[in-house]
Amino acid sequence: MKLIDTKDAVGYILCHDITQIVKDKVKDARFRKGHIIKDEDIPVLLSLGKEHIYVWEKDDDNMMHENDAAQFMIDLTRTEDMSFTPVKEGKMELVADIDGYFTVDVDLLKEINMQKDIMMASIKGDTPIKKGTKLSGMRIIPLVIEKQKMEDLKKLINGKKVFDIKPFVRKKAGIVTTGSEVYHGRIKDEFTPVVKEKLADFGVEVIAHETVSDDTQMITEAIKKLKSAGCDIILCTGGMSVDPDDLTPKAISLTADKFVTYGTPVLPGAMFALSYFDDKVPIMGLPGSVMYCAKTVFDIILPRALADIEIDKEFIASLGHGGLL
Ligand SMILES: Nc1nc2c(c(=O)[nH]1)N[C@H]1C(S)=C(S)[C@@H](COP(=O)(O)OP(=O)(O)OC[C@H]3O[C@@H](n4cnc5c(N)ncnc54)[C@H](O)[C@@H]3O)O[C@H]1N2
Ligand code: MOO
Repeated sequence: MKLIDTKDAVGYILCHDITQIVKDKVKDARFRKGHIIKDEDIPVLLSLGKEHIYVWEKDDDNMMHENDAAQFMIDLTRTEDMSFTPVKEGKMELVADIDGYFTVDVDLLKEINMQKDIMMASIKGDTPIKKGTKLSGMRIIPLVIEKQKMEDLKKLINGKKVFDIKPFVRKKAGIVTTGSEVYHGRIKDEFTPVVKEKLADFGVEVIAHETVSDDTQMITEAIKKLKSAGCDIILCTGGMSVDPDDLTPKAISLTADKFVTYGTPVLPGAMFALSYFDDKVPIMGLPGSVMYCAKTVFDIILPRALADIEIDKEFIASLGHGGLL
């Protein structure tokens, strides 16, 4: 690569895209890498503010061009569930090929971005995404980079997954509606439709539903019945707080094999409960706020559970940062 005066550039080959920006109208490559510069290009290049330009020389064996470097980075970070956009101005992006739960190795991504002349940006991890979602964009900062630096990056990543998408595998839900007021028909069940709608967003069907009173044994038996019916996620509503009739958290922990939490550092949703059966089927207790607030702890926990990523107390505790929704 060498730097020459634009006026002397006719016949030379451009070695990077040249971007034109016209406010509110255009932002695109006016000339592409590899373009052979013609007479009529000279005034255009000058009007883009390019009095000097880089053109190719054949002396760059130990250097990698920004476009090749972007492809190199894509190859290091892409999984089989992701595709990538064509390179443009030295940048490439990863796109999701499936619906799922997107995760980021945050420490590794930070290490990558500590490397000189390399950048990689992603959307926030631990989030549900749809097929077609843009996940990450990456490029090198200069026009060319030492090949050795890219090899060092490969060593740093070392086959680990910087980004991943876990498909939603749990598909059959069961709901236990608790509350004497619903059980005795004093009020209409308004909670189940809300939960069903949230599940439907992830392609989950409610295959069994039990309505019981505020009675520990009834709740316990209903949970067991749903489990036997083949539900791979069980959701209990009602009776999650501090009244004497609020027995759902106790019933959940009595029925489950592994208790994870009663209480989360998320508002709305403080009174949420989670336990697991030995075969990893989760049982959740959904507090009243899930029925009346658009976004609660349930929207954070549900996609992770459906993707079958284990939720432990440490993950729950981490939700406090950003947990005031
Ligand atoms: N002194 C305190 N009061 C409250 C606390 C607390 O810690 N101390 N917690 C608050 C929080 S947080 C929530 S959330 C709510 C109640 O949550 P619960 O999950 O215990 O809900 P319930 O007591 O069973 O019912 C509350 C309310 O919602 C109606 N409900 C319940 N299920 C249904 C249903 N399936 N369909 C229609 N309506 C339903 C129920 O009839 C009650 O009106 O408590 C705060 N208070
Ligand atoms: O448990 Mo309540 O607002 O935290 O839903």
